[in-house]
Amino acid sequence: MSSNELVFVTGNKKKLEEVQAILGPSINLVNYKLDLTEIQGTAQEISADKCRRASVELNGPVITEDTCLCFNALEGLPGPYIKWFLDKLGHDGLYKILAGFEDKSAYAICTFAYSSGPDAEPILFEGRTDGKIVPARGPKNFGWDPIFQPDGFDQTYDEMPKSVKNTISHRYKALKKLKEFLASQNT
Ligand SMILES: O=c1[nH]c(=O)c2ncn([C@@H]3O[C@H](COP(=O)(O)OP(=O)(O)OP(=O)(O)O)[C@@H](O)[C@H]3O)c2[nH]1
Ligand SMILES: [Mg+2]
Repeated sequence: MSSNELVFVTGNKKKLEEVQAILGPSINLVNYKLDLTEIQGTAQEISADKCRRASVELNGPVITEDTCLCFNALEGLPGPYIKWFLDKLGHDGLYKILAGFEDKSAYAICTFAYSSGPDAEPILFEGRTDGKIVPARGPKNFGWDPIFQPDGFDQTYDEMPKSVKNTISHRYKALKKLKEFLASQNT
């Protein structure tokens, strides 16, 4: 493995594109698509477990990522289960879940996990962006981006240019921490 190579295990093409754009050319990101089983639990438990499995499977250092979309009115649900909620309910259904609540606030959490090898305990890096759930707006590029409007903006994640999303997003904030950690390992 070259010193700037980083193996990212994910089956999600859109995540991969954003991670590549945020990390930039100084890191040689290598993608492995594995359909990893995801446990139930907290974002931290799920992320650590996913990373452990990936590291065992590839028998080497890896990063993985898990994303949650949490509605405050629902005490943080759907959280890590957003993938299945989005799949079954779509944007409209997700928005309508909050019809009975005044509070439409939400937050996106991204948890990167780094493991140096199959016997190592994964290290977690978390980023959070607060916002609110709105009726879908935007070209529908990625997942739930059309219904998430970050605080301080009048555009949804989906409407804003990628260059803006990638400097304020949950993913950007988590990757900033991961990058700092990797830099400290190389000095
Ligand atoms: O609009 C979005 N903006 C984002 O920034 C974003 N990041 C993730 N997602 C979606 O949220 C679920 C997370 O589930 P998730 O973390 O398990 O991902 P995944 O199963 O697709 O890939 P992976 O687990 O192989 O890495 C999946 O439906 C993802 O498509 C996003 N949607
Ligand atoms: Mg997944």
